[in-house]
Amino acid sequence: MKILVANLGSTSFKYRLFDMASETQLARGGIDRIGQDADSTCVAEVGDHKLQEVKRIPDHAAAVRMCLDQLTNPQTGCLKSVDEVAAIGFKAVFAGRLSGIRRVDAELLSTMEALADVAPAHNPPYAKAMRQLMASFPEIPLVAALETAFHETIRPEYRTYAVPYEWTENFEVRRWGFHGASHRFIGSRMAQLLGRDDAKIISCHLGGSSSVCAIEGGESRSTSMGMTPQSGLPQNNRVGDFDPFALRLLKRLTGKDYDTLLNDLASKGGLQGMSGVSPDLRDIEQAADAGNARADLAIRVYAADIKKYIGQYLAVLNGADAIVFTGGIGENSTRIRSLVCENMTYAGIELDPAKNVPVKSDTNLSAAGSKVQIWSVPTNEEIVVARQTVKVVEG
Ligand SMILES: Nc1ncnc2c1ncn2[C@@H]1O[C@H](COP(=O)(O)OP(=O)(O)O)[C@@H](O)[C@H]1O
Ligand SMILES: CC(=O)OP(=O)(O)O
Ligand SMILES: [Mg+2]
Repeated sequence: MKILVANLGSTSFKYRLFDMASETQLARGGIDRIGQDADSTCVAEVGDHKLQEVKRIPDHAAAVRMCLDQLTNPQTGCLKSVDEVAAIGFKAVFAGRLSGIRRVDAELLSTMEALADVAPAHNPPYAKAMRQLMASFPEIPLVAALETAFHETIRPEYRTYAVPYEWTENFEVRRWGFHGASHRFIGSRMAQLLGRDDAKIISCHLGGSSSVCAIEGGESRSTSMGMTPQSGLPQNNRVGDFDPFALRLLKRLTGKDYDTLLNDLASKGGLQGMSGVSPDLRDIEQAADAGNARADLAIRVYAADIKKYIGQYLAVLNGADAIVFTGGIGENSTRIRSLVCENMTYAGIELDPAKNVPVKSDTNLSAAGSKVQIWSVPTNEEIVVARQTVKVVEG
């Protein structure tokens, strides 16, 4: 059974094609800088064969079409036709109470669309891409694995907001948590790497969107994103944690209405807003190196917030066996890893600077005496979604 998994990140589109009989990865690919004022690099890798095209990709629906074109291109020889794909699994983000894994149907699509203004960077591209694929390939089942599902194990004291209780009871206002596929993958991968199932892990998924998760025995105990993926750490261009009462002041001072201010927080905030350079950490690091003070500040705020969540989760878990960096930033930015782990020896956390280099595979980066291990582990959100997709397709 061939399963294509579509991972529509806030700035990127990644996919993997698996043969699930043997869990073999047949192809993988990615498109970066989607919807930015720049060309995207579209890469498809099939075995040793690599296809690369550079072009403007305006949205995620165009990205999924590009992926299917590349996989059916005779040059890659990967698929003779799209019909070979048994199902497409989506790492879908937010559908409130419709959490879990489910077939994409009218109810799910309308729920995701109704929550589009609550998850503006994520729900619209997923719903649009799903609708377009349903129309273009009606015979391929589409499955959604909601990012919130992994966090169902979070206890009430770690998921309830101190808001009027009827909001919690009637309106699903609570910490839902996101990046479930990635944190689930890191929990199980670390259990293998450490050789134990009861490990306490602090998983830092740092990418276009970022979140930290406290994991114990493979289950989520607490996570930094809350009601929506705009909360927790600063995101690429979205705000992260913020005090809602500042909006009253901003409304008075800017003359903007609440909707406009919320849209600003969801598209002009985060790393982009602080740095004034770009939503992409690579650009911000380059600007900071060239002496841009706001870029440097954005990097420091981001690292400080990650550090604060790690502190919280050491308390929640009563210590940790390992801190894991994953996601585009976590796997690649040696600077962020170093700033986050700086001055943490009190908590038994010590990075070895000599090991903190760009790595492409699971790597222990801790200094010899570090009580808590520090790892860089490439995430594989797609295999988690592929397994879940098979379960739904097989009923
Ligand atoms: N070498 C690098 N150094 C620093 N940051 C990087 C590097 N490579 C990728 N990144 C960051 O990773 C981010 C994308 O992360 P990723 O997890 O792929 O994103 P998404 O949330 O869209 O799935 C980019 O915005 C970029 O800031
Ligand atoms: C919340 C979420 O899944 O984010 P992203 O896909 O942008 O990493
Ligand atoms: Mg992502």
